[in-house]
Amino acid sequence: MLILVVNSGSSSLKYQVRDTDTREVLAKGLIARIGEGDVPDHHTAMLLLSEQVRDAMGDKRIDAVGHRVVHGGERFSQPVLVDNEITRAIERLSPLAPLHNPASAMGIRAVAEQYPGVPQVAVFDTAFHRTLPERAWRYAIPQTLYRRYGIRRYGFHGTSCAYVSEIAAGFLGIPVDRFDGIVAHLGNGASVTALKEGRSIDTSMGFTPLAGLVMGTRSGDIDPSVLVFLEREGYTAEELDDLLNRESGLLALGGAADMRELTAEADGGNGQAELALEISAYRLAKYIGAYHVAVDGAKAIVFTAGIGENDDPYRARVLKHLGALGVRLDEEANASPSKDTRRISTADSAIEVLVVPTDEEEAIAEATAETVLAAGRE
Ligand SMILES: Nc1ncnc2c1ncn2[C@@H]1O[C@H](COP(=O)(O)OP(=O)(O)O)[C@@H](O)[C@H]1O
Ligand SMILES: CC(=O)OP(=O)(O)O
Ligand SMILES: [Mg+2]
Repeated sequence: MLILVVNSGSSSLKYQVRDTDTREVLAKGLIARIGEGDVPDHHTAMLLLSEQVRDAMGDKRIDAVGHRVVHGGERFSQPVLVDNEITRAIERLSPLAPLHNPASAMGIRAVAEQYPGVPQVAVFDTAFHRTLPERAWRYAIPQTLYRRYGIRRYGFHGTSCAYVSEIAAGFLGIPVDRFDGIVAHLGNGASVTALKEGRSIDTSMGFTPLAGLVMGTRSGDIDPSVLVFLEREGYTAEELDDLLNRESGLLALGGAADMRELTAEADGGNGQAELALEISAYRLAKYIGAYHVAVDGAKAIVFTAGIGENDDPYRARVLKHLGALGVRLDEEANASPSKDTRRISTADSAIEVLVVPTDEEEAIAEATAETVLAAGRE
């Protein structure tokens, strides 16, 4: 099947056309800087996207469209065929993923206009974390808040986590249902997940993708009273949302949200940039220590996504905190420019450390094809 995969981000739209029979990528592209200049909104971005896809594909017909949807709440625990009601449900979850869900809902509507009659499937970042035990997902606040608003930990980056844990298990020569390990997905958004027997049992993101690690522009964990304090100082909900989601993280600490820029600054002697790197690496190392406990002894630590796959000095910076766990980095393997799945720990490391390239688009294309075929059989 020919699947168009759409990954709607807050300010960009990534797409691929994939053939799920041959696993080929037939076209791909990125529409960046939505909200600026020529691309005022996601609707315009989708028009550009469908033009680019038509140019690349000629008269070949797209069989289905798969969307990455970040928040599926408690309702969506697997990929679903989209209809109007489901699009509205995705939209209703927008307050829980303000950088992502509104863009997904717009993307789905625009595709419906551009590709009338072509089935669309939503693949949720939250779905993989449906196995979280209650001790991991429940917050220690009055239960009415969970019942009334669904306030609980959901977890994100699940599609990526499922994909790389499968590959990591294969690399280690074990079935995925025997994989006890930790996956660090480090991209613009970053999270870390504890897997026991291949299932998610704890994860650093929470009710929204704001919790946990220090990210490009998101704060990660902070004392919630800071918000109450700032509200009393006159900050509005909108301002607090912007502050924590768009103006914090590496950007606030070191002056750049992008890891390559930040690293160049730190290498050039910028002390604040250096501190930003250290704060974020230290936070991640602490989570890895905690999740080593959560899974009762991790056999592997997996690095993935833009930073995890490419930034070897950052990986070294994280791992140097984990000596107490017996983790030993193979510096030469870590510095290798290879793009393949590989081991970067020494033979005597107590926990194996792997780098596994993620491919959310491939996973979404596969899930989309399966969902459409299954619906056809019903
Ligand atoms: N070669 C590299 N070295 C260091 N960081 C990199 C490299 N390539 C990408 N990155 C970083 O990866 C991050 C983006 O990761 P990515 O997974 O593409 O994000 P997303 O899909 O969430 O937009 C950016 O901070 C970028 O600087
Ligand atoms: C959930 C999330 O944070 O996604 P991304 O890393 O694509 O921003
Ligand atoms: Mg990403």
